[in-house]
Amino acid sequence: MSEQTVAIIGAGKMGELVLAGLIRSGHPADRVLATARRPDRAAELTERHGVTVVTNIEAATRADVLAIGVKPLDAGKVLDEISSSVTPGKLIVSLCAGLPTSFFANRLPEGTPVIRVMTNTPAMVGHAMSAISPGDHATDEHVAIADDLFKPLGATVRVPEYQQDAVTAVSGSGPAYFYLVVEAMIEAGVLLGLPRQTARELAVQTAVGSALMLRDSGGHPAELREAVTSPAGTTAAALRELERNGLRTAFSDALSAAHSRAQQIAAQAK
Ligand SMILES: NC(=O)C1=CN([C@@H]2O[C@H](COP(=O)(O)OP(=O)(O)OC[C@H]3O[C@@H](n4cnc5c(N)ncnc54)[C@H](OP(=O)(O)O)[C@@H]3O)[C@@H](O)[C@H]2O)C=CC1
Ligand SMILES: O=C(O)[C@@H]1CCC=N1
Repeated sequence: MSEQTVAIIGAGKMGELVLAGLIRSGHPADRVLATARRPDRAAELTERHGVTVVTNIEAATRADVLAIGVKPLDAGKVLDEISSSVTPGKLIVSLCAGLPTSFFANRLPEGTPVIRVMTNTPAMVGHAMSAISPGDHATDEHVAIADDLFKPLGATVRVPEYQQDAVTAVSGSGPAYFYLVVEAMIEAGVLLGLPRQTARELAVQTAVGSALMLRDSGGHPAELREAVTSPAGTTAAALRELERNGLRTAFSDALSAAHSRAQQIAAQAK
């Protein structure tokens, strides 16, 4: 992998995280290229990471691995632009929500290997969840390259491509759900009279501790919840209200909406 030149085409929020992960993991900076739409963004990327910012066509020509980090609805235009520069041997890695590997394969020379990855923003602190799916022409070797690309950002897992929209609903969008829950807990704490800073510290540390327990104890969430819930206690009173207000249904509906939206994005993309 360190022998290969990697280009991040559309190095925005997620693309920059991949780029930073590569550099952090020791990939030579002179084998990392980035592209940007705006000159000020290009300057920012070079200043922060010491990488060369080039045009999309130059990136496609020079790189062995092309990570596509543009928004899904911008992907078609980028593919039209680079298609003739994608020569045999190059690997395409898509970060785009909703778009199947076939979206890329259909716009690139026959036989181009494409891998679809859904990662998430905790990549910023090295705790991303990245789910990797090979398309038709992608081999295990290509999957290993994608794994090398995303390992510096956190955990990786291989999933069949048909599961990617569900993955997007659970882990791609997932951080936002947790932030909303923490935000709601802070507001509720403030309503109960806690200083905002205290409420924030309590809610955030509770989220961190609970997440670590979930991951490290291997316990079922229901079992961990029961251990907090004393008979006739405070937690039981709170949980009853969450259930009465339809928390489970709200999450089920929310994730279904994210899943449907991913499918709509694929239908809208040209
Ligand atoms: N945000 C998230 O939590 C997640 C996002 N994703 C996926 O990652 C992808 C990127 O999302 P995100 O990083 O949030 O979005 P950003 O808008 O931050 O990044 C996209 C970048 O692509 C640039 N761009 C657009 N068109 C071109 C072009 N023709 N040539 C070069 N650069 C171009 C944009 O430029 P400009 O700055 O000028 O707009 C922008 O910097 C999306 O496909 C999204 O579905 C996946 C998982 C999580
Ligand atoms: O909201 C979105 O469409 C992107 C994909 C997953 C997280 N953010």
